[in-house]
Amino acid sequence: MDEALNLDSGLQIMTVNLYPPCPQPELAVGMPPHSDHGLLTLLTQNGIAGLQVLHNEKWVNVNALPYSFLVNTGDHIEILSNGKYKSVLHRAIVNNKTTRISLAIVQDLHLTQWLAQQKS
Ligand SMILES: O=C(O)CCC(=O)C(=O)O
Ligand SMILES: [Fe+2]
Repeated sequence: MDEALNLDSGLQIMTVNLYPPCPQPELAVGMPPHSDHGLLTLLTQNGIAGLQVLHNEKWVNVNALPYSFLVNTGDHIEILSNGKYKSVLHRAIVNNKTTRISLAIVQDLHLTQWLAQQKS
C-alpha cells in the first residue's frame, strides 16, 4: 500500500495553534468542529486540555498526555478504507487560566496521487 500510494512523496502540513486564556471561555470557540483532510494527523500539546472529539453525538474531552502524539484519522483514510476508519470530528475549547499550544502535523497523499485516487 505504501508503494502504491507513493507515501514517501506524500504531503505534510504542520499547523501551530495558540489559544490564549479567555475570560469567558463558555462564550468562545477555540477551533470550530471539523475533520482533518489528510490520512492521519499527529497532534502534540503543551499538557493543557482543550481537544474534544465527537463520540455518540456528545463532545468528549481528550486528555493531553505530556510528551506524546495523539493520532487522529482524517478524511482521506476514510475514503481509502471505504469507511472502515472514520474521520474523527473534533474541536478545541479554551480556558480562562492557561495558554494552550497544540501542534498538528497532517500526513497526506501527494497532490498528484490525490487526483489519481479520485479517478478510480
Ligand atoms: O488544538 C487542538 O487540539 C486541535 C487542533 C486541530 O484540530 C487542527 O489543527 O486541525
Ligand atoms: Fe483538526
